[in-house]
Amino acid sequence: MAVARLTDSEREELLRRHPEWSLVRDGDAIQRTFRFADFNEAFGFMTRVALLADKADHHPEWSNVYNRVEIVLTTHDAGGLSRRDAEMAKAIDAL
Ligand SMILES: C[C@H](O)[C@H](O)[C@H]1CNC2=NC(N)=NC(=O)C2=N1
Repeated sequence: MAVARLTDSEREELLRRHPEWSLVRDGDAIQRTFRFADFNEAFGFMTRVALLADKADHHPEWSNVYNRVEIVLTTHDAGGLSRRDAEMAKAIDAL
């Protein structure tokens, strides 16, 4: 599905609204690291993100080590950041 990449100013807006996220991969993705009390908390969070992601048909690239979850958002169909990443960051931040 074709989806437009964010312009430079839309990218800046995304970072302004979601200051916990940083640009990675030459500005083609955003990344945030979450830390929890233990694995149980981390995996519970991942379960909630997974449900959101499947509903939105927009899936994170992520990894988990014990209580740490690292999430990278990018839009494969756009070859970079799109509004779908901004929407997913917003939904994840609201959890
Ligand atoms: C066919 C399906 O809608 C697409 O492959 C979706 C699935 N999930 C996706 N997730 C992400 N992160 N980027 C995409 O471009 C994407 N595309």
